[in-house]
Amino acid sequence: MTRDYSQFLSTPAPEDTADSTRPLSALEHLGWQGVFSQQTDLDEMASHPPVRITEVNRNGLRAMGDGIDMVIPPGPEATVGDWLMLDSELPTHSRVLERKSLIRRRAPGKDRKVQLIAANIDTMFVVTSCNADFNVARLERFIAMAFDAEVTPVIVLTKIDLCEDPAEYISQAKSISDLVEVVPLNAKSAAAREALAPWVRAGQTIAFLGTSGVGKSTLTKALGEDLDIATQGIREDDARGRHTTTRRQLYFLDNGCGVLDTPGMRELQLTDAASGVGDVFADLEELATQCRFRNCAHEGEPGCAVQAGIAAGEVDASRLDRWRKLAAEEAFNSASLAQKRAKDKSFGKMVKTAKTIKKRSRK
Ligand SMILES: Nc1nc2c(ncn2[C@@H]2O[C@H](COP(=O)(O)OP(=O)(O)OP(=O)(O)O)[C@@H](O)[C@H]2O)c(=O)[nH]1
Ligand SMILES: [Zn+2]
Repeated sequence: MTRDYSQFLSTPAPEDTADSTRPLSALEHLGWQGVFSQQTDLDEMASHPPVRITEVNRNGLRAMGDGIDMVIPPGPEATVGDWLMLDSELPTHSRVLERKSLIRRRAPGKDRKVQLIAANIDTMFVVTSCNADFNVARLERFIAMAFDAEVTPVIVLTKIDLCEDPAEYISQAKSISDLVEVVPLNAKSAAAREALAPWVRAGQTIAFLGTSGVGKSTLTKALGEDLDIATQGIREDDARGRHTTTRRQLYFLDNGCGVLDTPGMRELQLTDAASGVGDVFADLEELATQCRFRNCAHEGEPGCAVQAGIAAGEVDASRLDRWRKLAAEEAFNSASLAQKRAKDKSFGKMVKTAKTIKKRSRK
């Protein structure tokens, strides 16, 4: 069957679709947006229909499209949330569309390879509670990560109902960045859904990030008590042939909003997030350009604009501290990654040389 994809080539931005009365198409429900249709044309869509990856496991990639729900064998360099132009004859040759956003993570262990965690998330809810979990440094780290991945971060402050005075938490959260909204709520109340509604819209993809126990599952439930069937666990054979039930990684709420829930999200570290750190501390970076010395470490050098800001009470000294730490950590991570890449390269060269020598010696 050939589908008519012509309507998708003029897809309005999701901001527009939310208010329009036009019902969303199947593809738009899966999160298809203008940035993707710009990368293709009618001919390609007819021969290679777009599919979204909703799950990645040992058996391959689960791909869903308009009237399509299939598993592509492992092969394409794609992750959950990716859009592919499906080559039905050679599925592993399907083209991965350029991502709107991408969350990566440095793998644990020695080789520290970068893994793709999730693609094409629109909004990341960074969740923390008004209690001992609240930690500005950690929030900044998560937000830097979101900025770096080109995802819009929103801070969600849960458990306001259990807190005597949430105002202090709210003001600290708000001080992190002017670019990030803060939503204080009780995740167990009916109002929670309402509070997140501006971001939880049809055609959008959201994700939750936060430590254990802050209310991510409670919020997910609040958003869609009646999730459609795609949320139900799927049965899969594990390595020993046992049946296990795993949760869907990208699933859709009744209102058509996608929720991305992958185990990898829970172990995120800061990788290559330089631009993200810069966004969170944009005011300090700006101020630092006014230091007398270009390589000023803001540790008491003459003409340091940052220290002057602290003296004038315009800059919070502990914020400078956290900026330093995060920047140093990011620099360390990126450097070790660069080293690893260089090492891989030289190892590759060595293998090549060894092979050539072997070949020659055989002649
Ligand atoms: N009173 C109150 N309880 C909350 C709120 N948010 C979460 N809880 C409770 O806190 C506990 C932990 O919430 P979860 O939603 O399971 O936390 P989580 O972030 O999903 O935790 P993990 O699954 O371990 O990552 C549950 O007992 C919730 O009912 C809130 O805003 N107010
Ligand atoms: Zn300085």
